[in-house]
Amino acid sequence: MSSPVISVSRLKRSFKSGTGEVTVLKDISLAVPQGEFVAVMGASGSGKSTLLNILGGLLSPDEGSVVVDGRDIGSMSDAALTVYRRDRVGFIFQMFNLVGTLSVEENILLPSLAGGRRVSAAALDAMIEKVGLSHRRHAMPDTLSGGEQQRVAIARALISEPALVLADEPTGNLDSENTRLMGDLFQDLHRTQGCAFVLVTHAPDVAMWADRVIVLKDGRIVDDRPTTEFPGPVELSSFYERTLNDAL
Ligand SMILES: Nc1ncnc2c1ncn2[C@@H]1O[C@H](COP(=O)(O)OP(=O)(O)OP(=O)(O)O)[C@@H](O)[C@H]1O
Repeated sequence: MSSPVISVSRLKRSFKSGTGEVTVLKDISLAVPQGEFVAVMGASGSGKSTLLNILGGLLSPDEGSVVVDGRDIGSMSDAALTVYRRDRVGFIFQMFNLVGTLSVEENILLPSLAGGRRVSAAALDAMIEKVGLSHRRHAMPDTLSGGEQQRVAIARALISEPALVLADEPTGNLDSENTRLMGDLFQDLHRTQGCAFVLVTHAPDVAMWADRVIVLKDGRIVDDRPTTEFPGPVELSSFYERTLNDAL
């Protein structure tokens, strides 16, 4: 097996809360091989976004090692982290986070315009076609539907061929039809690009897109298993509810 894209060991992270401190991630160890698609589930406040932010180099851990793409990101300088985020990680957020003053095409090219890997005209055309926006490539974000905006965000995250794609509730603002279209697109891009995908979601039907589902509770991984164990989202949903109730 190829070496893991993500290798996290004994990760801890706390935040100040009032006069005290709350430990959000308590002891997280996790390996994600190249090409694997992992869904992270857990109740609100269980630490999912905190984990994703640490993997993406947006937040530093208090303890533990975080090796992504062969590099220990916990010990990188701010400058090295900026380059890591730009070149090796693709981020997809619930709120799409497009730049309102840039067109579809310019938003997709943003990492490249910010000094990242050069993107050829052919690669840009292919990506725009893949996400179904050829007819909207010069449109501004505020003229796009939510589903279209999220497709721009996906194209932007993947155009640089990152080692790792991190998606935080990417379907949170989409209706069921756009969520289904997004699932087809995610799985297709994941297959063709072969990067590691980590997706945070509350929705069992979205978690079923993944190869593997991890459940976080109170800052710990309380379950981790392949989604092939579930015939469908209904079974995944009841497993998830049981896991949260059973976990200490
Ligand atoms: N910068 C911060 N400062 C203080 N507390 C924080 C900070 N970021 C997160 N927290 C706290 O850490 C806990 C975990 O937050 P996190 O956003 O990781 O949870 P989550 O599982 O992603 O939740 P949700 O599903 O609601 O998005 C929450 O109690 C939150 O209030």
